Amino acid sequence: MLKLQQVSVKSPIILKPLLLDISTCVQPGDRIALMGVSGSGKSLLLRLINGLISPCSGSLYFGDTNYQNIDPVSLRQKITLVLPETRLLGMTVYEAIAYPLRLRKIPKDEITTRVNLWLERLAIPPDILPLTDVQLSSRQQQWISLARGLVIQPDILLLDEPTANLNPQQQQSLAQILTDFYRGENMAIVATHDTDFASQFATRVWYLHGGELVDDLPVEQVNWAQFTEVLHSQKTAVAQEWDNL
Ligand SMILES: Nc1ncnc2c1ncn2[C@@H]1O[C@H](COP(=O)(O)OP(=O)(O)OP(=O)(O)O)[C@@H](O)[C@H]1O
Repeated sequence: MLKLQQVSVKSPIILKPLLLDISTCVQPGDRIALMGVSGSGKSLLLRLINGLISPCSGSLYFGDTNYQNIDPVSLRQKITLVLPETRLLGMTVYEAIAYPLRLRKIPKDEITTRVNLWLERLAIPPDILPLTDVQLSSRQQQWISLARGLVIQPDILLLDEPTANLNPQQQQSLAQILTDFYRGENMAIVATHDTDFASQFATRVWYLHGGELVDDLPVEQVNWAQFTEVLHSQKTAVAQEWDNL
């Protein structure tokens, strides 16, 4: 279980907090769609949960342990963040998918089994395995980047805008994978702008506005049509703010 207790994040240069007083809990089996307009703090919240940034006030707990008492490397063994950036650092597709398991010192045979299993689940064709990221389309890069996170099978999977480059079939397949594998003891938190995608996998929706968690609802209580409208009007307001700068 993950717990956030009145967590705030400030930037050294901006007075207004970037995340303000966030309190919530993630229970085993939760699949959370983290939503909100651009700049509302979704990526920051994921980075905070991944231990990449620290709160200026409040506390985070993984199980009963305060993040301050968890070594960052072991925290990230259990909580994996997949960023929208998709560089494979010069590795081939196969090496890049196996690499997170090698880092975790998993025996070679098990690495081979797990990589092959995820190649099959994600329908990654054998002919792209020897390629490097510069030889891949942005859609393929995003898919491989997801494979690198999924193969770890972390306790908590954090995805930041995973569908930006995916086609509808891949999007559906990702929603199905989240539903199949992030249940029971496992948890997933997925930042997304896409209400269709969110409605396909989520058990809960967090809605951030100006760094505040203004809604935390079980999916059964979400009125998707109304929600899409609110998101759209807030996106328009943000776009107008940019136009006025
Ligand atoms: N390292 C940082 N230092 C200072 N401000 C930051 C930092 N990272 C993000 N911000 C600011 O925090 C706010 C939230 O940014 P964040 O990237 O979390 O938004 P988001 O909801 O993920 O947006 P998008 O949907 O566009 O990805 C923005 O105003 C951003 O400028």
